[in-house]
Amino acid sequence: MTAASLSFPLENQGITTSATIFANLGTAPLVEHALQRGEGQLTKDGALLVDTGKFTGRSVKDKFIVRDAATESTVNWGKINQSMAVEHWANLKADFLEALKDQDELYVADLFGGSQPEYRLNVRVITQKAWHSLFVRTLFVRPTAEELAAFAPEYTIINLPSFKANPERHGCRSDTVIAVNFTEKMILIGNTEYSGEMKKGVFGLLNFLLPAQGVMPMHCSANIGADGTSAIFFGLSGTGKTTLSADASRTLIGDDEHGWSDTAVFNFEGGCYAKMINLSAEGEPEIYATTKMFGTILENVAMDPETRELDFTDASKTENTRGAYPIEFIPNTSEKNLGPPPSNIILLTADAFGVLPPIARLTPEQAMYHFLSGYTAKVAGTEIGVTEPEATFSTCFGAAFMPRHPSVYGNLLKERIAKGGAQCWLVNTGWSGGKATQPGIKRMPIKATRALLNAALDGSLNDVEFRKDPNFGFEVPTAVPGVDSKLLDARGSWADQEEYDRTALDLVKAFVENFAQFEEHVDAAVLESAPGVAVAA
Ligand SMILES: Nc1ncnc2c1ncn2[C@@H]1O[C@H](COP(=O)(O)OP(=O)(O)OP(=O)(O)O)[C@@H](O)[C@H]1O
Ligand SMILES: O=C([O-])CC(=O)C(=O)O
Ligand SMILES: [Mn+2]
Repeated sequence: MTAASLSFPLENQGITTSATIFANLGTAPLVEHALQRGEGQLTKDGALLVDTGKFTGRSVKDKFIVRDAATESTVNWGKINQSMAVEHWANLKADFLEALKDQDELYVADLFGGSQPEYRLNVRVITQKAWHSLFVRTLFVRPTAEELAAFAPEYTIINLPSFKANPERHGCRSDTVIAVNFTEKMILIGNTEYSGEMKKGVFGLLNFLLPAQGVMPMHCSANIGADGTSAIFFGLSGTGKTTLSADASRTLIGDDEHGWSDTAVFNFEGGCYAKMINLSAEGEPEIYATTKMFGTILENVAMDPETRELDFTDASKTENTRGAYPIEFIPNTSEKNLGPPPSNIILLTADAFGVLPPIARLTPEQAMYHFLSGYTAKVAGTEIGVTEPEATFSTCFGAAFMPRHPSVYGNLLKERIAKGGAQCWLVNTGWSGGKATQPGIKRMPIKATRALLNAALDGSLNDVEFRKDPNFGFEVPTAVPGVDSKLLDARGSWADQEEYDRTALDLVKAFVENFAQFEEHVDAAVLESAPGVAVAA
């Protein structure tokens, strides 16, 4: 195929190149190209296995947003949203365009960011690698043939792993760069093969743009119960959004990025991106099944070169082994990629302190407090440099993807909870019985988490007895059918309960210290529901 087969030629975008253009190839040809080009191998069951090279996670410190009239006063500048000067961007773009000129082959994929026509972006992704084109086809929303024939790109991503950035000339930090320009509607990615940069790049665009359209963009998974009500699961990387939203008894809307409009919760994506480390058929049967399907991409998973058998326990390359598959590879998915506004809102946290109970019922004010706090542990791998669970606060459970001030997203949540009366829960999928770093301390069993979630979502949890947590003030069930009661008592699960009390106090202090930045942005009722305060009152 040549450039002519694009409905909107590259030249119309000011891109000239002598490369052969492979435009909007489907899954089978892209897998063939990836194999022929030596980008990956087939597993014994026909999934495509790739090695992402040096970068096996997102490179947060190398990400920049161009600071100009569109972003100057709208982006929450700081350590996460780092600025790039317009002049540096101009150099970077010129060098990317120059690098495109003499490529041998390029892949172009025209896709949607967002599943609903009124809220989606037309995104063109230009890549050096065939598997990157397959990745974005898998994760983003695939246009119909008709939509493709009329497709005009609005946003463009150029991903060149061979590009080496120059900090002085490009205003970046290293030879790796991820630069977002909202005015020019372009994302440039250089010197990293980790595909999550493209996925989370589009998420960042939607997070910036959708609040103005009255949509709350969310780093959450979503599914629908047999009773037709939706649940959403907020959580930072590794807390269980993908794992827990794939549930045979519920219809999956999506595993990572959603919008909440006046009428619906809808998926931004057309695929899922699951953590593969220690994946088992017992714990996660639906996700496990996708690893045996043609069309799935597996990143950095270990494989026996002879038998082509996978070893999900092998973390020698990275803890952040991943699988990308189209959402329809999960048996029970929403046809329209949406559900009603949620009746239950779950805040997932992987508590590395081992202090939080496995589930707690929250008031709307407590939910706001915990949403803005975004407490969790960063698990090893998804971000470069994180090698063991590390306590962190990531506002809105996704600070790295939120260009605007957290209060923008917080206020959208507040309005929605007030209007719809959703019940909020805090679920700890992290460690219990001690700190994550202590020997022998394990994560909450997935089975127990699922049982507690199911009880919360089917309403039966509301019929059990609750106690008030002395440190956090939220309500914790004392006994739930099918769940070991010892697990429900976080303090009781520690061998040394005074050490629990000291650790809990440390965690409360960390919450209070972190929340100081939000004090002027929230109502008194939210401040009154802060840990420590709720108890003293
Ligand atoms: N109690 C638990 N609940 C959920 N997941 C658990 C639990 N215990 C261990 N895990 C493991 O934690 C990981 C959760 O990863 P998952 O892919 O669901 O995270 P995520 O929130 O979707 O992250 P990301 O935003 O990076 O995609 C899985 O590897 C899962 O097996
Ligand atoms: O983007 C990634 O690398 C994986 C992911 O979903 C996250 O970090 O939340
Ligand atoms: Mn996920």
